[in-house]
Amino acid sequence: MKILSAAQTRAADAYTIAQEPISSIDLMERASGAVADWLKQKYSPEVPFYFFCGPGNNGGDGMAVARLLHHDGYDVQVFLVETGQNQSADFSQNLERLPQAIPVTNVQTTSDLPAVPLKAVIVDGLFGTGLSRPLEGIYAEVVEYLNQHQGTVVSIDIPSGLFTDAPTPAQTAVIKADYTLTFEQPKLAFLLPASGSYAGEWHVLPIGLHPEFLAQVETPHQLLTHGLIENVLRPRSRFSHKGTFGHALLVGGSYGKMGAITMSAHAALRAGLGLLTVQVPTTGYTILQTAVPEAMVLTDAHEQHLSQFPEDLSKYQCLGIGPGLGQAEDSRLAMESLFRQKLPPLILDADALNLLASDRLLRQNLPANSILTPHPKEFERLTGPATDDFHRLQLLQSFCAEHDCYVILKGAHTCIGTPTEEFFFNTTGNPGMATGGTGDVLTGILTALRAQGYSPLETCQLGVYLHGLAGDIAAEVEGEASLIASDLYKYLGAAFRKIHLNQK
Ligand SMILES: NC(=O)C1=CN([C@@H]2O[C@H](COP(=O)(O)OP(=O)(O)OC[C@H]3O[C@@H](n4cnc5c(N)ncnc54)[C@H](OP(=O)(O)O)[C@@H]3O)[C@@H](O)[C@H]2O)[C@@H](O)CC1
Ligand SMILES: Nc1ncnc2c1ncn2[C@@H]1O[C@H](COP(=O)(O)OP(=O)(O)O)[C@@H](O)[C@H]1O
Ligand SMILES: [K+]
Repeated sequence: MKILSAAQTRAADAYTIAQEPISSIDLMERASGAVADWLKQKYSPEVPFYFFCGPGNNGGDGMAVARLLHHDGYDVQVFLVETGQNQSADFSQNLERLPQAIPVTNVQTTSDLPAVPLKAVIVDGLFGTGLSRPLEGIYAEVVEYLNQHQGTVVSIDIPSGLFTDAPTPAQTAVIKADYTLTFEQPKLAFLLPASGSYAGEWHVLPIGLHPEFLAQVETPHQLLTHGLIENVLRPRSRFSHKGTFGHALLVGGSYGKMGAITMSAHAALRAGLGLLTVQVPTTGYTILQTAVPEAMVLTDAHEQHLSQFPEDLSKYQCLGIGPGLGQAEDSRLAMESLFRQKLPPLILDADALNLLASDRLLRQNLPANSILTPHPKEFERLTGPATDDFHRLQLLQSFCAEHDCYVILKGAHTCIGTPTEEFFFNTTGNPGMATGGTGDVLTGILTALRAQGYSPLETCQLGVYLHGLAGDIAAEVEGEASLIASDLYKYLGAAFRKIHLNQK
């Protein structure tokens, strides 16, 4: 699913109005109808609704929804916040359409604001994608007042005060919504850490924007959806054998950190791999052979950390390096000499990334099409600090382009950066996964998928989505708080099944 900018949303709107054709006011009615339906499904008519509307089309939506709920027997009130100037045409028309029975209050100062009962739902229709500057004056005061409401706040399209596709300056007034009912596509701001929490739980409501426009519009940002993944995952053919599914080599582990590489190994095997070899320092030999009997084990010459790679790498279809590796000087030198050879596809994680960050020669020699899996701190070590989330996306794009590589920037909505300037945001996963070792599991999954012949992009898309889906299934069974990294490979099979099931 494409993620449109505010300008593209306006263009989609205009295209739909011209080509469907449909009048602007009718399109607003359709959008408002979708919001009203969602609210009616969730709340009974006993729940009072307080609508706060601004001067633009977001305010127009607010009034239309209020009218639709009123007609279905809901108790609604409308508060028009400083809407004297700049009223959009559809705002004015919806103001005229408001039935007399709905109380309307003009809010000029905070003394005009009501005491909102706890059980009431506030609907925020102050500003939408037309926000052109941070909120100030009465608008900021109203937002701060509404943010004190202990009950539920539902934003229409986007929390008021939040910019759709640009950084929202810190310390400015933004509605903190419990729910955001957004039209047609999620907004980029919902997917980024600093702004995402304002949207609360967001739901995408289709409003019938013209499919031709959506098919043609070019946008760098996309959502990783179930539909996309179904087309990537390949079935296993009846006459396949272990050679069909690749032989991968995982390298990592150091004294005190053998668990990381052990979990990567388990995950790789659960991700459909044919054969797995793991190379660990000598201290890890018994641990690996005992914990993961399905894997073959090579030992490093060094007892406690990596000091060399196997000479012959030609039999491996993918090489995953990093979980539990440590950052010994020996290991850095081993990586330098590795990067001078002809290599199978690479997945780099954890300390392999830290070594990369500390060594310019390594970065220069990074093989094309490598997949890197940093969390934000590791990413910062690679690129330097970002001033905000949008700047971080620019850094992601330039790093991928410069090194011709794929970077999986991990987080609540993990973002896959590509050398072709496309970004994919993940939709699976949950806060239960914020626990040690979950990244090591991802490395194992990616290594296995790449070894099976998935392209770098397919590997990133499938790996990230499956990892989060396994996390979601694990959270359903175990609960978020109790989720641990090994649950991710325990439920990986269920995640695969969920995708295959939909394919049939
Ligand atoms: N295709 C779709 O998705 C559909 C979208 N629809 C709905 O339309 C919404 C977008 O509507 P919109 O363009 O009228 O913008 P909206 O945010 O209501 O207000 C803009 C007004 O506010 C003003 N203004 C801006 N910033 C300000 C500030 N800080 N402080 C004070 N004023 C400020 C600005 O003035 P100006 O910038 O010109 O000074 C202008 O007058 C969208 O979010 C969705 O709800 C549906 O109805 C139909 C299909
Ligand atoms: N709140 C969250 N929602 C969804 N996924 C999350 C959340 N927090 C963490 N994750 C996922 O968990 C993994 C954590 O990886 P990482 O930080 O490398 O952990 P570790 O180093 O302990 O293995 C990433 O894949 C990340 O996307
Ligand atoms: K809003």
